Parts: sequence; structure tokens; C-alpha cells
Amino acid sequence: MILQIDIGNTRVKWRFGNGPEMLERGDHPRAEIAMLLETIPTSITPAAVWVASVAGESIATELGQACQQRWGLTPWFAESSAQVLGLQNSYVEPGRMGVDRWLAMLGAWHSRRQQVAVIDAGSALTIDFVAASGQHLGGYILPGMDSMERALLSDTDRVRFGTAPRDRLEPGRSTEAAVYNGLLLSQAGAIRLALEQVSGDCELVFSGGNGALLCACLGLGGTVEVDLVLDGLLLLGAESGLGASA
Ligand SMILES: Nc1ncnc2c1ncn2[C@@H]1O[C@H](COP(=O)(O)OP(=O)(O)OP(=O)(O)O)[C@@H](O)[C@H]1O
Ligand SMILES: CC(C)(CO)[C@@H](O)C(=O)NCCC(=O)O
Ligand SMILES: [K+]
Repeated sequence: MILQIDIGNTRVKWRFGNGPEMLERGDHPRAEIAMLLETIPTSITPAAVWVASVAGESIATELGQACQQRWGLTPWFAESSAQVLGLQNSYVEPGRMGVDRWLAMLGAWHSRRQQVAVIDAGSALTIDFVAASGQHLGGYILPGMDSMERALLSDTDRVRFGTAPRDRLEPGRSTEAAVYNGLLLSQAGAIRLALEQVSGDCELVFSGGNGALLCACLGLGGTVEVDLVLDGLLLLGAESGLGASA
């Protein structure tokens, strides 16, 4: 079976198994990638390791060495391309599109074949549109909630706050509420406005650490699929002839 790894900007998520039968999963801070394999149970012996990474070359090298050492395996790294399985990239240089966006689009569109808005709310917020035909119509890349919060903290003296966000958009009556509701408002508002830029109905598919929060805030329906990137990774790996049932 295949070990699937999603290396994001702050966290690394992994799962082990085939398709709907995912046996084990976990996540780990990206800063400690060298320790990642030590958190994976010894009962897991993958036939292959497939990776979606938005991190730099050094992280890939580090993971490659660790996989070689532990299982004698060289991981396969997914890449964005001009088209795959009917999904078509809009970039002139398709390789420049973040592979997490590309795989999330594949995961969301392939099972639906209708127009979708793919919203990945992690360290960054990305909003991508795919037409029913599979054509990528374009997208947006914004700072995520934590980045926005850090920017606000570093650029102001009197904005200080402490608790976790709630799914509320009402005007805040304390610094804390004004900040958190403001952060949410900016993300939810951006999504609302983005949806106005494309014609026709879109099915909304949310992913990422803040996906469920934003889905609840917006109240526009849609589904939350936390494994969108890994679902796309499985599709691409199988299509690339790597053998999904290995
Ligand atoms: N339990 C949680 N653990 C970590 N982050 C969480 C959690 N719940 C919500 N979050 C939010 O999710 C964000 C991280 O999202 P995600 O796990 O998708 O990160 P990522 O994959 O590194 O990001 P990106 O997809 O932009 O590379 C954090 O900024 C935080 O605001
Ligand atoms: C936008 C992020 C950071 C989201 O994780 C990632 O997809 C990325 O690094 N993308 C490269 C730039 C692009 O997608 O155009
Ligand atoms: K991600």
C-alpha cells in the first residue's frame, strides 16, 4: 500500500492505505520534517511513497534520505502539468502552479465533473475555479488567517488578543472580537467576492485547517473535504502509471 504525504507550508499530513480504505493517518509540524518518519508506526511498510510538496528542495532531499534509510524507497513527487485526467491548467508555465492547488482541484473536480470553487484555507488561502469541462478558470492566493493575524500584531501597538476564532462575522465589541471577526470577514468576504467573478453556479469544496470554519461562516453550502490534496495525489499517481494498488 501507498504512504501519501502532503507537505504544506506549516504542517505535514500523511495517510496510509488505498482509496477509501485509509488505515492510518497523522500530521506533524513541517519544521520537524526529519522526525516525521519516526512518528509513523513501525507496522507500516509502504510499497511506495507518494508526495505532494510545496516546500523547497532541501525538504524533499531530507524526506528522500529518510525514506531510503527506513524502507529503501525513493519517494515520488507529484508535479503540476498542462493537463491531467481532463483537468486543464490555465498557467502559461504550468509547473509554476503550486502542486497542492493542482491536486486539490483534481480531487474536487474529478469526482463531480461540474463547475467547482476549490477553497484551501491553510497557511495561505487559495480559491480556484474549475469549469465543468475541467478547464482551470483561474484563482486567487491570499494570506491565511494566521499570516493576517501576525501582520496585524507586528504593525500595530495596541491590537493585542488571545483566544481562538469563532464562526462569527458580526461587528466586534472588544479588541479580540473585532480582530477575529475581522480576520474571518476578510477571508469569507474575499471568497464571496471571488464567486461573483465567475458565471454560473459553483459547487464549493473547502479544505485546509480553516476550511470547516469558513464553510460555516459563509453559509453558502458546499462540502468540507480535508484530504483533497491527498485524494488528488492518489488520482495522479495512478494515472502516472505508478500503480494505485501497489
Ligand atoms: N487543529 C489545527 N491544527 C493546526 N492548524 C489549525 C488547526 N485548526 C485550524 N488550524 C488553522 O489551519 C491553518 C493550517 O492549515 P493547514 O493544516 O491546511 O496548513 P498547511 O497545509 O501548512 O497550509 P497550506 O495549505 O497553506 O500550505 C493554521 O493557520 C490554523 O489557522
Ligand atoms: C500558494 C501556495 C503557497 C498555497 O499553499 C502554494 O500553492 C504555492 O506555493 N504556489 C506557488 C505559486 C502558485 O501557485 O502560483
Ligand atoms: K495544503
